[in-house]
Amino acid sequence: MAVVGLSGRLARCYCLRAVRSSLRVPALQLHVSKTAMGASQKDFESAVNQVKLLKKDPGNEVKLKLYALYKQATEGPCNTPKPGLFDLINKAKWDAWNALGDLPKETARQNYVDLVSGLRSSSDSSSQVKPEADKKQAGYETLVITSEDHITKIMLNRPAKKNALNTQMYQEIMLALEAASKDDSTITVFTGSGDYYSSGNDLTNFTDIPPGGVEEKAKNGAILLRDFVDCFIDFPKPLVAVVNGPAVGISVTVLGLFDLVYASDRATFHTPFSHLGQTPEGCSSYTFPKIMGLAKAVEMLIFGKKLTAGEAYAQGLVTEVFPDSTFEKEVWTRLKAYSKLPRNAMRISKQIIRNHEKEKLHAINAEESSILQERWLSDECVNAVMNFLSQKAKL
Ligand SMILES: CCCCCC/C=C/C(=O)SCCNC(=O)CCNC(=O)[C@H](O)C(C)(C)COP(=O)(O)OP(=O)(O)OC[C@H]1O[C@@H](n2cnc3c(N)ncnc32)[C@H](O)[C@@H]1OP(=O)(O)O
Repeated sequence: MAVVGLSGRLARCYCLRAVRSSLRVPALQLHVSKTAMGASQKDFESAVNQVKLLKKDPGNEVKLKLYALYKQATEGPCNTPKPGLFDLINKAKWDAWNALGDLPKETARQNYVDLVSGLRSSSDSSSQVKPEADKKQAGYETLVITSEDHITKIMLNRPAKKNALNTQMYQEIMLALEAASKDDSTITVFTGSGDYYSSGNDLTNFTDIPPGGVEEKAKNGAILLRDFVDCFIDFPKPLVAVVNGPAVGISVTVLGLFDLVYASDRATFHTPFSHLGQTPEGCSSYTFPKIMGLAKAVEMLIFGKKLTAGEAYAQGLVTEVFPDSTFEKEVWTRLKAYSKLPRNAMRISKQIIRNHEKEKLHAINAEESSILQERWLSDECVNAVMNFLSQKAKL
């Protein structure tokens, strides 16, 4: 049962970080093998049970190591077929297990016991007041994630690129949302670092063409887009956008799936899809007309009208606008107060408000993604992207 619980939890943790970390499993193996050999089956079973009682989530990296050692200890070397490229979770698990090679079952059992024992002592000795550095979750390269006051903050962190979303950032956001949905926070907040909230899809995403050519690129992009937006549709807790500056493209459209959108008066909202030979995504073809009415949605989504924060508030896309000088202070004071509200009541209220639309949103997301897959191959889109990239190349 314990094993089912662990692998179940792991299976729910998307594992970009784990994919990387799984490559480091042999290092851990060497480290823990230094201790005396010979954990009994009873020690092992007890360690399996202790994992369930850990006060602190050990993180994906450690969970993946535990998974690999458990499998090695109970089944021996990995000899199951390697999961497909897009089956991120199972591939990460397979990689971690496979990396243990021919490690004997007994050694794996001992290493598992040692690892759990280390986790228990670090969990027991962790002080109540966390130093600042500890609040930041490790393992993300394009995001800074902190958890404090029952709030998980996901900060887009490519300020030099105006927080454009590259493939890695899409994947890390999915991981972060998955983790935030399970952590002990009551609300989850997105914001941007630097002067932009986000400049939308990183247009250099279009330049990295796989061996299967542009068709494969477009197909992979549509899968990624669909998975990414699905994570927002399904996110179970109140989701808040703290829009610190201009927002473009997909960073604007998914706001229709957020529960609160607070904006600095410096923020602008811009979806230049037609200019890029593209079409709406993030369910905006449905949410925007619903939020602001057809006429205003058309102006944004077809004609690319850029809204000020005040206009976006008037259209109902933004919950409230704050002066930039007091934005952070006012917003975080408000959010800290909200985060103390009962977790379950907020979660269930969100469910009641959102659930009856979920199926529809998933269908719309699928349709928008598939239309974009075609659009990305069009001359209109290719020329627009080339135009942006060549202008930047001249600078
Ligand atoms: C899985 C795929 C899903 C795709 C879903 C479909 C999504 C659609 C969209 O999001 S459409 C919107 C796409 N975004 C844009 O069209 C914005 C493009 N950028 C700009 O227009 C400008 O950069 C700006 C207005 C955001 C900012 O202008 P400015 O203040 O003059 O700064 P710079 O242009 O010098 O930018 C600084 C630096 O950042 C790079 N950069 C900015 N935005 C992007 C971007 N979207 N993609 C890639 N790179 C971007 C820019 O090139 C500069 O880099 P450099 O310093 O030259 O290395």
